[in-house]
Amino acid sequence: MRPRVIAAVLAGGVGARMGAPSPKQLLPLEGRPIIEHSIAAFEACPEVDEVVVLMVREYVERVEDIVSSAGFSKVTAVLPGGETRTDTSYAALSAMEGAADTDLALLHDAARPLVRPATIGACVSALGEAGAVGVAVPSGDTVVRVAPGRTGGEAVAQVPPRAELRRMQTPQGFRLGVLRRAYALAMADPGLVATDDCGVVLRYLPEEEVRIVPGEETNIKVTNPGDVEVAETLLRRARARAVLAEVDA
Ligand SMILES: Nc1ccn([C@@H]2O[C@H](COP(=O)(O)OP(=O)(O)OP(=O)(O)O)[C@@H](O)[C@H]2O)c(=O)n1
Ligand SMILES: C[C@](O)(CO)[C@H](O)COP(=O)(O)O
Repeated sequence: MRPRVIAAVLAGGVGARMGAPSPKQLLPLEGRPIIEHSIAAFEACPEVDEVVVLMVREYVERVEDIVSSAGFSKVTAVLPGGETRTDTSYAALSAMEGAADTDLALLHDAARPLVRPATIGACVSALGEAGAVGVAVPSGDTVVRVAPGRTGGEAVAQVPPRAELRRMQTPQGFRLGVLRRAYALAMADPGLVATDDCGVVLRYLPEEEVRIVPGEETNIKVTNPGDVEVAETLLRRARARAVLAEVDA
């Protein structure tokens, strides 16, 4: 029997950089809240069996209403997120406590509403070969490591070869036993600093391969003012291309 695939949509952040009066995942994108677009991608992905949503505590009921109105049948719970993104990921693990170690967990930023079901499916496929996977794209910019400048500010300390660099996105996927072991170690470490979940596995389970799944530039993270407009433009372009493809079919 194939493993169950449980997705967690991580929406526990307040969107400080966006500076909106409510969390950015509730901002409208083509008439629907950003979080609705993100959940819809998992709802539409045949490989996904179940979805849990981790939301800013004060807005849990709001998201429950969004889920109900949208008719998302795979969503089994909308729960409070945590203080940090890592805390929210850990809360997602708690929401999956009834699942087997051999089941699969997909963790996705609610702030990435343009993820395609095909990318989600590619993560599930890749978990047939590796215990951890992460969607990533090459960098079109040269990325540098910086250090304090001699007279203040910052200075370039290292220019890693761009061919060896990728920009991580989400979903990030894991065999549940791998994620559970990594987080058991991570949550016991007072020095835990992580901005994603693949990094937690890499740091605490160095023997585990973290496989890259090629992503798409359109899978942007809505972070700063202006990003919603960018997402709107990308969404309109994708819809126009889909219409043309149907006409040509
Ligand atoms: N405590 C947190 C912090 C972040 N996230 C989620 O992680 C994703 C990526 O985080 P980010 O873009 O940084 O969102 P925010 O933390 O809300 O943004 P900011 O840093 O500007 O406050 C988002 O979907 C966000 O809701 C989360 O679930 N729990
Ligand atoms: C997980 C992530 O989207 C990978 O690029 C990113 O690290 C999230 O960072 P944020 O500061 O929590 O948005």
